[in-house]
Amino acid sequence: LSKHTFSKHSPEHSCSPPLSHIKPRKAIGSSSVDIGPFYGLPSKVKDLLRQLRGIETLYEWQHNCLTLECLQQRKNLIYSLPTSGGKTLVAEILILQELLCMQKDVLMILPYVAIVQEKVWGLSSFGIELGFLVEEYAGSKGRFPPIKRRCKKSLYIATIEKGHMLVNSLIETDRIGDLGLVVVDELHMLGEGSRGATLEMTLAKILYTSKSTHIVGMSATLNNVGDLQKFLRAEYYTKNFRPVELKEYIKIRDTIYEVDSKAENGFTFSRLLNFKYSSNLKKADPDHIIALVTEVIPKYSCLIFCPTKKNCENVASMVCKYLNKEFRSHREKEKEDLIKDLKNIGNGSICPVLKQTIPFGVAYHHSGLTNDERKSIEEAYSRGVLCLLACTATLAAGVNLPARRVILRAPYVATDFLKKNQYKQMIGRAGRAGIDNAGESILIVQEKDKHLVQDLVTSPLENCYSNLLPEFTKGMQNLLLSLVGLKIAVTQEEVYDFLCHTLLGVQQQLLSKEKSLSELVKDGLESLIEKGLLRVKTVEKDQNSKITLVITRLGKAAYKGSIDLSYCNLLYKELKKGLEGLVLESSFHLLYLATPYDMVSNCSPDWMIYLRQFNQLSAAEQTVADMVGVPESFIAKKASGQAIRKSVDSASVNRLYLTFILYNLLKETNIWSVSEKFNLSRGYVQNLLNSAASFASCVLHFCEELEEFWVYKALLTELTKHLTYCVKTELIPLMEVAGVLEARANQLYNAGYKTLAHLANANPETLVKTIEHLSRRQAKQIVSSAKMLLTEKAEALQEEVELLLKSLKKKNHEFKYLNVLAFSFVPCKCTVNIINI
Ligand SMILES: Nc1ncnc2c1ncn2[C@@H]1O[C@H](COP(=O)(O)OP(=O)(O)OP(=O)(O)O)[C@@H](O)[C@H]1O
Repeated sequence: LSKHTFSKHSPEHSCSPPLSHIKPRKAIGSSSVDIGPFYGLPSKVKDLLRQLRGIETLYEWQHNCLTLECLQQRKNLIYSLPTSGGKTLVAEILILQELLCMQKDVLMILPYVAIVQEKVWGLSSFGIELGFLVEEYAGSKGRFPPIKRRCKKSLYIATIEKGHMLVNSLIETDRIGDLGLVVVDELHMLGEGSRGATLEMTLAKILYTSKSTHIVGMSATLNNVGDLQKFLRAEYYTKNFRPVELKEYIKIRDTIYEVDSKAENGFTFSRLLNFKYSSNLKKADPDHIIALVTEVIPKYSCLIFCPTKKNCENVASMVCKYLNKEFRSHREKEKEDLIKDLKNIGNGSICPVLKQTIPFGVAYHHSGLTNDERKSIEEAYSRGVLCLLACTATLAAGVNLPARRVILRAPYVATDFLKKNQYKQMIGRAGRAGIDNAGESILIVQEKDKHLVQDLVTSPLENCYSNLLPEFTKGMQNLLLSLVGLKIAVTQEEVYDFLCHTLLGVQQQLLSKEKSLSELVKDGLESLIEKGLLRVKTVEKDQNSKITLVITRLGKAAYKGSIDLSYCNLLYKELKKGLEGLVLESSFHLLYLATPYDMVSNCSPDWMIYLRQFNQLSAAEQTVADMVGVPESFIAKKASGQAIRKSVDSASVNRLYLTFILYNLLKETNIWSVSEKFNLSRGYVQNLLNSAASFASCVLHFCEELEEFWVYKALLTELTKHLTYCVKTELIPLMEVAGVLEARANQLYNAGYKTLAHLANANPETLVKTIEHLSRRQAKQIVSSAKMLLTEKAEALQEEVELLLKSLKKKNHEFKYLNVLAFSFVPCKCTVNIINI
């Protein structure tokens, strides 16, 4: 085995024990464990890590963590290390062990859609080389229950919400035991609002229903680990390791202080800022941002976190106004290309701020940009073409974009003072492993905030508390409903027993002072019965009667579709009304039904635009407005500023306005022109589109449970597809590939890559030559993702063939004849694809 150990030149070599000491984990009751030299895995894994990630050796802590006794015994584990500590690699090795050695499926839960897509990209190449499937569960993507695969194992990469739906579907079909491992990144999300509640429900259900599934959670920002350990019945591993040292500073006036937890104030004097400001510059830049930035750029990269989106744009513009001309000549051609690229994305238009800042290597990054724009800017920043990004806090929790220096413009996110967790996430972006030998953060502080900042830097991380309580989220109601629906618990006592095994159960005395857990359960169940989502049934058994809970049809539809319980009655009513007179002349009426309720409250219509949009509808479409309770006279009066006597439901009015935006998007497939038409940021418009795609798939699952809505199934399937991609139809097959957005799909299509099979069989080298601004790494990832998707589709068809053959075999037909028959079920195009693979 010694030739398979880490490189001899590795600094870690001396501290890593020979790998012969590492016991591969054995499947209980299984004799076919693939014992490999690299943590039980084939040495090909090690080669792939070197080739694809440039990782030669594991850090000492990674090795120690992977060889923990508790992992050998398949116990649950929480591990916590600072940001950039290399936590993900450990999780990935555990995932590969589960897929390849234990031959079990794995679920990886990540916090955001963009991170899920990035992970699908990153792991598809491993899947292709090592023979497992990578399936995306984000937005409107993902099948419930997942297809049962005969040969290959699946790695499901999911957002919190989709992960929950996936687990529900596996419990319902009695397949939860197929999941060998569940990995949760950013475990501290358990404490974050309704998403935290959903994550808690998911994990509690797995713990309660499957003895063979183990859970591994990781985070950089955990404090009350004891509670989490109790909840997850997990061991804990932690280490204060960071490959690149991070130095923390704060700046008050023109003085820089180093954060020092041992000092009385929390920080000590470091240096004075050495920069001469003219009086003009002093006025424009009172916080010395230019001084701080120019100490590092353009040679090194820098991120400035700003409290608001507008602030990001202002900071980027202001900095460029005062940067000297030499900044323009740094990587000039690549910056020109980036501008061209962004123009291409915007169908000829480019944001005027970006047009002004990019020549200096500077850009802003926030949710007002479209996904395509963000991706281009991220790529340019990663390659060093851009050296400075002014961004909002979302970047810290999103994609991996480290910097030599991180500046926090103010200790605020919007108007809220920074939380310690947020602060740690942001400063944690400083220092790139393998690139920088140091990383530093500078928090800009005004005199008035000095004391708050002292508390911030010296205080421990925030605790993570359960969000299941009804006063925090609707989590409790959702949980109770699905427990009964999935038959995990069907009596009040059983539901109570389940609740004792949640994080809320662990923290109940701390969190729920007024009501006991059993009172909370009783109240919650009664409220669900009142809403018509549950009902009580008395079962007679052995002369005893037992009261059990049964889910109603509406209740089942609500939890299957993950529909917010406060809207499910309304949704039912609106769908029912639609059955009486759905206007099918266009998608307008159907779109109204798929317009997400939760975006309605923060929408404020422009009445002139409203009226204009209404007037552009056909006569049949106009009747929809009336049907949903928004009469033409109301819109006209609002537009002309007249008083309204008869009240109209503002939720329906706002919802219809959002429908107008979506309708325009589907017709024009151009986010830029639609956002201009409605005077909204393109990021908001895109967010609405993504939410609508997701909600449409939820409404589809809702309808699947209710026979009377059979007609919606076909309609909503198509609508979901249109909303998900919202591009010219011919681009859809290319955009199904994870990480291929509209602009890239357009380039690929124009270069002749018109189908998924074309892309899967493409040569990455040729792609690099024919597609502008495509790096070798991206080309390889696109081809791997396309291959993965094609393999997955082909496998699904093969499963179907097998199933058909099996059922026919049972009837004792002649096998030869059946084989031919079964193949005739496979569409020609797909057969070609299978052969290609
Ligand atoms: N053993 C290693 N050798 C070299 N580079 C490594 C090693 N392990 C991880 N890295 C690299 O270090 C960088 C940071 O790692 P990773 O993203 O896993 O950190 P993390 O602890 O998950 O951070 P975060 O909390 O920010 O998500 C990545 O680019 C990763 O490829």
